Amino acid sequence: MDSDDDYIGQDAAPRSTGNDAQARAFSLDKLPEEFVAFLAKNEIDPAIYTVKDLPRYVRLNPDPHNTITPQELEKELGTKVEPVPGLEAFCKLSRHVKLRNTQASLLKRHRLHQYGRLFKADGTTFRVMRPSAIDTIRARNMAGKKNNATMQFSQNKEPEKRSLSENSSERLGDLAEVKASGGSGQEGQEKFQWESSAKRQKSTVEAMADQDAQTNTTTLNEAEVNYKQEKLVPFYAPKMLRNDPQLQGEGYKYDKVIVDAECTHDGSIAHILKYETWGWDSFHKNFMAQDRLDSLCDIQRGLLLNGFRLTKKGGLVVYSTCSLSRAQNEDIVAWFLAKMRGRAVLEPLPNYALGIPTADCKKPCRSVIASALGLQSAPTSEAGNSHDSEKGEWCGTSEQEAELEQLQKRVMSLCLRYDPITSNTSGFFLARIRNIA
Ligand SMILES: C[S@@+](CC[C@H](N)C(=O)[O-])C[C@H]1O[C@@H](n2cnc3c(N)ncnc32)[C@H](O)[C@@H]1O
Repeated sequence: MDSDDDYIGQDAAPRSTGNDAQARAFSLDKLPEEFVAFLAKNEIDPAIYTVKDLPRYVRLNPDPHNTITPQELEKELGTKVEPVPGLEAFCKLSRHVKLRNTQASLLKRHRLHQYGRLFKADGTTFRVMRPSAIDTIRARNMAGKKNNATMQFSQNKEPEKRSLSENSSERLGDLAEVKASGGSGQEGQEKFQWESSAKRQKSTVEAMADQDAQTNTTTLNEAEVNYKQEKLVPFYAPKMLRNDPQLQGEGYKYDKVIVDAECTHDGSIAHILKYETWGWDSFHKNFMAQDRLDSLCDIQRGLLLNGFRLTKKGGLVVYSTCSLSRAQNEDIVAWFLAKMRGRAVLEPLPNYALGIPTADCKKPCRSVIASALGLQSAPTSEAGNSHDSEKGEWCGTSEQEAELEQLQKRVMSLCLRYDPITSNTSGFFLARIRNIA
């Protein structure tokens, strides 16, 4: 479900502006010229915005001791609540129903309070360093051994005990200094502080992927965390977090990561309708400004790459956007898979009944895969004819050419698009990637 749909357990407050517009017929004539041009360039049919009366989707708390049944919710809200076939605990109801004061929305606060940890940070670089590693660094720093050549991150009997090279020891010194200056006096605080001291470089994403490709690992040495591009002030973790099993072992690695990426929001009827009310100028400024479009795919690649780095072996990353532009979806996924081949695989999404595989609605994203794999564009056969990189041939080793075919096929068949008309949702894109490194 996209960001305008509700997860009872997180954000059940209705957003009235877009929802109110939902029941009315939407006039395509009102779309601004630049946006129409953007849609045409990205092969998005404006007819998707003519959908009417989309339902609101909610997810009930799956904990059997702390949930509400669809029947109870229906009774409480006084409106029809229907289970969504194939999606356990999901229900649909009218978009006009106010959920804010329901018993169900009270559950969300409970859940968030119990399990939630929120961090405000740049998702392209964000990492939660294992607290015990921070403790070790702090102990070492306090003992004045800043230039130790080796150090074990093995307090929790991790499978991989690591020694730091001299080079990484210098980096460790950096971390200790950053921590010492930025974090002093904050020990024991219940709030986490995670500050960035440098802005993202545009070339960073490529550099990070290339480095992973060279070292053939997505497991960062703890001492390398964030030295590539920025220095972070680590937080002082409260006791609860230090003992959290999730943060032991592989440290900052997670079983599942959702990369719900920043995007142009063009696939989402709920967002588009809001701008019909708020004014298209602000839509243009927020989403269509050229400098934003130029950097957007770079941010998306960075978010996916970092999300993947945060998963453990066997873990899952879901990449989603509420755009239907290929550049922000399949091309990002294809680039990522080509860069991470051998370490990441695209998997089928369960319950894809409402989604449309890319193959059914888009041209193949051949050029982005070919260039990520290092293939060269084949010369055109007829002089003067321009080479169509999406259909044309690419030259490489037979292994590379086979990889191109295979990756393209997977991306086209396993990525799913949910447009408002066919899916009866607000509109989004999904890809499910497993870490097999
Ligand atoms: C599609 S929305 C995610 C919505 C979220 N899943 C939710 O349900 O509220 C994308 C969000 O990413 C944020 N964002 C943009 N660039 C970011 C970055 N570099 N790091 C972290 N968040 C970023 C935007 O401000 C926006 O709130």
